[in-house]
Amino acid sequence: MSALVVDGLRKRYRDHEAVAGIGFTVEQGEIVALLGPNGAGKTTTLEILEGFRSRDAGRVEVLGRDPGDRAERRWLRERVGLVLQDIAVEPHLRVRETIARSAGYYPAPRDVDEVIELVGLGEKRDAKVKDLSGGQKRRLDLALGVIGDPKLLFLDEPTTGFDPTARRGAWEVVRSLRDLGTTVVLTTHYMDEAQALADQIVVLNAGRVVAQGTPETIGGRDTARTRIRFARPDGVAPEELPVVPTEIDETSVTLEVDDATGALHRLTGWALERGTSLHRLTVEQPTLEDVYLSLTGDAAGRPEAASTQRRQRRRNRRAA
Ligand SMILES: Nc1ncnc2c1ncn2[C@@H]1O[C@H](COP(=O)(O)OP(=O)(O)OP(=O)(O)O)[C@@H](O)[C@H]1O
Repeated sequence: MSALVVDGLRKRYRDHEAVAGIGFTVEQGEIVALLGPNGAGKTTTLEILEGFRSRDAGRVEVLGRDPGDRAERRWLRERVGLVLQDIAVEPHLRVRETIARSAGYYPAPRDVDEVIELVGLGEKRDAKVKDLSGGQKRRLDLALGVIGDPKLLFLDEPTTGFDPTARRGAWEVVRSLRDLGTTVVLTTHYMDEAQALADQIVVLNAGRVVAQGTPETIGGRDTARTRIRFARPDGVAPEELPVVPTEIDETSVTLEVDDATGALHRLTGWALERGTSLHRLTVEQPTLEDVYLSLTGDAAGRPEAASTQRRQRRRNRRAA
């Protein structure tokens, strides 16, 4: 059984179709990253999968059950973990107490101290929640998401606001959860996070899936043209080069080629023969970010702005 099945999912808000017939499947123990620019439909999709929002059409199965079916709510709540932005917790409780209290809501929770260690809050176990830093608070959110020993974990922008070291730490936590067999559904605006964590990436744009695949192959990354760059050697005219540049200016030369081996051979052979060095020579496949931007046209993607809107909406929903 797949951990998650989404097929033909649609959701309309009045005259706006936020999710316009999307489908993807996530196998158990996989990490899937949902990517897309602001308004792409990620939150709407997640909220439907989490059972917080109804759908207009399509099939959704979470651990084989329908989150839209009220009768399944309790069963799913016991097996699905949520790490949302700004979970409401009692500020005067201590870290350990908060996690222990949450453990009491689940039939078979994980060991409280083990979870504290897992998220790296060992030194803060006796601190009051109100005294935690922003990043430590998000670690607590993560602890609360995993204390029930979920089979499936939804992680909503888990590292927004983290410093680089804390992000690496959070990635390690997510990887160790996957190694323990937990399926993880992640939203993020950080391409390096998707690259580092995801087994599968689903890119949404305007309510549709525009690409799907592994971080290495998505959007034809593996078969895309290779970009070769080097500093323009002093006094060399474009026509003297043994290759036809895609771009050339006073200081640099860029080529985009299908046959990188051949182009590099001609280039380095030419340079050696002339006794010229190819300074700052780089050979690159398109990055995940290059592919993402070309798929979504989201050159102005603004992670922080997106998160603020999302947090506000999610707060409203929880308050409702
Ligand atoms: N409750 C609502 N009522 C009306 N329109 C909504 C509602 N929630 C979302 N929308 C609209 O649906 C579209 C998809 O929104 P959604 O929140 O799912 O996008 P998102 O991909 O999560 O974006 P972000 O990255 O900004 O959080 C947007 O155009 C949004 O304005």
